[in-house]
Amino acid sequence: MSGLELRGVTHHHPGHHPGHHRGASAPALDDVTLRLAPGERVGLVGRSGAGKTTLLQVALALLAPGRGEVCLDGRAVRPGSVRSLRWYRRAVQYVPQHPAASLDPRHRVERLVAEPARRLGVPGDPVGTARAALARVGLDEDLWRRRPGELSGGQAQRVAVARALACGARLLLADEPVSGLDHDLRDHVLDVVAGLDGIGLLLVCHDLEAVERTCERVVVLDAGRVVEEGPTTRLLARPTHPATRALVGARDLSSPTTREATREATREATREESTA
Ligand SMILES: Nc1ncnc2c1ncn2[C@@H]1O[C@H](COP(=O)(O)OP(=O)(O)OP(=O)(O)O)[C@@H](O)[C@H]1O
Repeated sequence: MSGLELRGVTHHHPGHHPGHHRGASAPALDDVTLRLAPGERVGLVGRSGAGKTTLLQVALALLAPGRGEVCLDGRAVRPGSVRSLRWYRRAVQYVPQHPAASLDPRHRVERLVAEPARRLGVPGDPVGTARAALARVGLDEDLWRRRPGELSGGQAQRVAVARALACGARLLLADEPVSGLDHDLRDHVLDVVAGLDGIGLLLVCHDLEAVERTCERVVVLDAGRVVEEGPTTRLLARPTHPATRALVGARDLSSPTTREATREATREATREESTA
């Protein structure tokens, strides 16, 4: 099938035994099967330690799973030499949490975007490719000659996305890409990513509002297993697995409407008490 597939992926980190119980150790990923159709945007959520980062490492061919495999368009990929992974790196790219940290501070934006494409041997003029990618993420032309230190967090994140696009990526794997940004910038970056026609996304994000804004489907991981998945709207409105309920419940407790409702309920209760 076309798109990215994880098939029956199980992985134990060496020395990681949190579920140690009568000789058994809990894997970080436990028989995970996941399919992303071309262009599909999927949110990957789960509490801390659920296995999200491990899943991304496996999907990026940085970590060889103990069992199972990762395939792109039916072709299996394993960690290996830079050369043997070129085909995969051109198609599947990582978007980091802190883009500024992954951008060489000495270089200007244009060069930063052109460099990975040049290294991967992407056909065409790297600078022309970089400019097209920068235009695609809507970064103003007067920023293209700046260095990372002269960019805002949101601008740096768009540079990171442009780098991935310049490589020819069809799928972005993003680990908390907007967690360092304030609300408006966050929405702006997410809208840019969601507006990239034909580009798939696997978005690891603890912010369910961000997932809702960006992804059509959600996969919930818990203790290394996929415990629930489905269309975003339905899954967040009617979660069935306790792990999903816990995530949705935590979101509702912190949302402004719920906070206001809680305050109102508290006022009611206090009034009742004082008149009782
Ligand atoms: N390099 C490692 N060595 C040993 N154990 C690890 C390693 N990396 C992760 N683990 C363990 O594997 C499990 C899954 O971790 P992982 O980082 O994938 O979870 P996560 O869902 O990304 O968590 P978070 O949201 O906190 O980043 C955890 O129990 C973690 O402690």
